[in-house]
Parts: sequence; C-alpha cells; structure tokens
Amino acid sequence: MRKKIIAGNWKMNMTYEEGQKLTSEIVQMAKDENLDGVTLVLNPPFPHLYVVKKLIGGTSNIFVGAQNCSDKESGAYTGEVSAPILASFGVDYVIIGHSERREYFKESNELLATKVKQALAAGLTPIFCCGESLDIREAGTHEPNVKYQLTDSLFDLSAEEISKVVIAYEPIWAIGTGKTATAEQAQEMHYALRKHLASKYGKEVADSISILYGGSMKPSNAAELLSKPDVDGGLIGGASLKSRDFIDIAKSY
Ligand SMILES: O=C(CO)COP(=O)(O)O
Repeated sequence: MRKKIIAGNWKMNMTYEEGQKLTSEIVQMAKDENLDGVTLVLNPPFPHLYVVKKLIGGTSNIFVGAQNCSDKESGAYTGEVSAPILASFGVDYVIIGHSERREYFKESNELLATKVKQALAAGLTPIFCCGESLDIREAGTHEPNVKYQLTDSLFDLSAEEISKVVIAYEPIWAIGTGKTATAEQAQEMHYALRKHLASKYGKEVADSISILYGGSMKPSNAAELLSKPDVDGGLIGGASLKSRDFIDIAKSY
C-alpha cells in the first residue's frame, strides 16, 4: 500500500512564534482527531526545522522536511545547507525541484538529479516536484514535458533508490493562483507519470511510489482530488499555514 502523505510547504512564511504556534496546533489536532492513517510532513524555512522537530516529539505520523538542500555534500558554499546537515538535525524529508526554485533560482534538471542523490545518500526522503507552465498546458504538450522532467532528474537512480522518492505533480498554473487542476486532470497526469515510472522500473516499483498533487489544494477541493486512485496525497502551500485548513485537508482522506 502506498503511503498517504499530506505535506505543508510553508515557503518563505512564518516567524519563529508563528511557526511554533502552527506546529503545536497541528500536533494537537492530529492527536485529537485521530489522523494516524495519514503521514503529515511540515516543511518550514530552515531556521524552524530544529524546533518544529522538537515540537513534533514522538508523534509517529508527523515528520519534518526542508524546502531545499545543496547539491554538494559539504565545504565552502556560503549560504547553502547540505543534506547531511539536515539529516543530523533529525530532518526526514526534503522538497527538491519546486517550480519556484526552478524559475527564480534557475535550478536545472541536471542539478536536481544531483540534489536527489545527495538527499538519498543522507537518508532523507526527497519530495521531487515536477509540473508544467500554462503555455505548455495550453499547447497540449504537458504530458511529455513533465515525463521528461522525471527522466532527466530521476532515471539514473536504481529501482531501490527511486522507491524512496516521493513525487509531487504541481502544475505551475495552479500554484498560488486559486485555480486548481480538476480531479480528472490530476488523475490523468498522475496515471501517466506512474506509467512512465513503470516503463523504466516495472509496475511493482511504480505502484509503490506516492505521487502527491500540489496547486491550490484546500479543504473544499481536497476530498475530490484525493479520491482519485493515483493521487496519493497533497503538497499544500497557502492552506498549510492555517492549522485548521491543513488538518481538514488531511481529514478528507
Ligand atoms: O506550491 C505549492 C506547494 O508546494 C502549492 O501552493 P498553493 O497551495 O499555495 O497553491
């Protein structure tokens, strides 16, 4: 059975106090509302990681993730944070290749392949993001475009390595726009990506990989998206900054 994952990407939001409050509320609500069947991942900005991890404590279904890591293991790279450093602070997951990093920080498929390898080598679970722009969607070439992102960044991995990767399909036109992909559009793409993974790694491996949807997911549309057979969870931006919304999305499973 594939893991059901609801991950919150806080992006560059939340002060120290706000982050503590949000985390404490999420931990309490998840306990009170019996959310044991869903894996929750909180991905705050770097400085929060240590405290968020402490606040999560021994809660078995809540994990902490970073939003990025370096493609290098260690050394003179001012301002960077490596996967081994994250792992040493108890971080479990790391988002790699978010469209904002691809666009604003010019991260290429090749660089992302290296980051995924760094994350895996340090024992972190990469949440590898992929997705197409509005232009590509309108031109109707979204499927080959997104498949290529997987081929280029992930297909050098062994079957054992890819089994440890979580994929997040995030159509760029749906991120922060309030415009969600329909559940059918999401399912169609997730199915295509899983088939693509199967073509390289076989059906059993492809069927074991969680593929999350991201892009304006909120309590009002989560149940429909999450009801689709190939949608194994969500990567939530805006709605992950409100404990009630984040928990309600997880509860729609
Ligand atoms: O980019 C996202 C998560 O990584 C999605 O953001 P929104 O949920 O704010 O659209």
